[in-house]
Amino acid sequence: MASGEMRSRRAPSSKKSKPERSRVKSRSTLPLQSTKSLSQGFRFAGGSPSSKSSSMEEASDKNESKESKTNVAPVEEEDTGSLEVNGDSPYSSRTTSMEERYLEGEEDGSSEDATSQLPAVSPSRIESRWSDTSSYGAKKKVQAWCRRTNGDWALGKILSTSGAESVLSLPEGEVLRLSTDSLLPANPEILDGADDLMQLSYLNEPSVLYNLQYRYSQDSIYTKAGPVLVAINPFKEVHLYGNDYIEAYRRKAVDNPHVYAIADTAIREMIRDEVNQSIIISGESGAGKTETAKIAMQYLAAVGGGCGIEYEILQTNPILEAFGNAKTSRNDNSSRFGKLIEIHFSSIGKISGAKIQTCKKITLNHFLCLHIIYSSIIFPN
Ligand SMILES: Nc1ncnc2c1ncn2[C@@H]1O[C@H](COP(=O)(O)OP(=O)(O)OP(=O)(O)O)[C@@H](O)[C@H]1O
Repeated sequence: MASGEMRSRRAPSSKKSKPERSRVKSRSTLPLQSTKSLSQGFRFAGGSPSSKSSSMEEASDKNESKESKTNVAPVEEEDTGSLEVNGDSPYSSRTTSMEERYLEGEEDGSSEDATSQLPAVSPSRIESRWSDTSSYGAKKKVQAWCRRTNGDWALGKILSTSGAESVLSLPEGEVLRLSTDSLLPANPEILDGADDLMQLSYLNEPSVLYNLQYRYSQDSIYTKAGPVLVAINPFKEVHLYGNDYIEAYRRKAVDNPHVYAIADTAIREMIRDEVNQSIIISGESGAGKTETAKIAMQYLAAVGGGCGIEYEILQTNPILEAFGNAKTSRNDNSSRFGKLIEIHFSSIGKISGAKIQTCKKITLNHFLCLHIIYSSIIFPN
């Protein structure tokens, strides 16, 4: 599993002199153990029967939700407008401005229609899930993480604590006597699979890794960490993309963490505040930066397209990859250069052009920037 992260933030605008909003604070730079060192299913084997069944209930709930996601009813022709992104062409003859379309979605109640077709978790379920913290106080010290000698994290039950020492029982039946200080608290099971890491009571390394792995095992590859989106490369096809999803995020009918949601926020804020936006995608080689940028561009093209230029922009990817990609030990299709992509929008929210700058790739960990540039000039469509 490789992970990357992306965040959307305002870019300095040369066109407007509005004060810039406070920037997203950078995440903690605490060293994270590679997820590769986490044994598969390390938590599942360790949970009590009751915890297992509750996790499985959660999982089956989520699977139900996922199944219904794939059953999203096709959006009606007139609504999709320029949202055709599959079959190579996001072309559309519809020229309604994005602002108008956003307003349509918000005002004509069609967003409610979309909601009814989608797997969105009902608020009552969310509330009941997160409000049931009654056993939290009792449970919070029952389980704890300890680091094994090989560096893996293991979840165990605290059998007893006396002074500076605790006795921990591990899933395999092993019983360890450890310094209490070396143990890290585990989150209550009710928080398993939280879609925002900010919701975790304990934000320690094993808890974050566990939550990401828990979600990943259910093909939920995106997780929020406040304003940052953490993406785990699935290295397989996941059914999270396409016109139905684009439409759902455009109408705000779903709020699950997704690249589309990041792109949507960027484009909305660009129009609302008339300020450029930047989406910064970072991660190690093979983490999925290029694919993530393409997914974000797909969304921008679908929402801001209509005059055909977005199709040309999307088609630059294979050409650039043909010239600039190579197989490496980490990635079969590794970009051998860094990229700074600018997508220019007209003041009515239509894509009017793009600029892609390449630069030397210096380190294995690098950034990919997607700038969303607002223009006050109305380009002819
Ligand atoms: N969302 C995704 N769904 C399915 N597969 C993905 C996804 N993201 C990435 N991948 C897979 O991972 C591979 C590597 O992704 P990508 O080329 O985007 O990584 P990168 O971070 O840009 O790497 P590099 O820095 O070496 O260019 C892709 O070729 C693809 O097979």
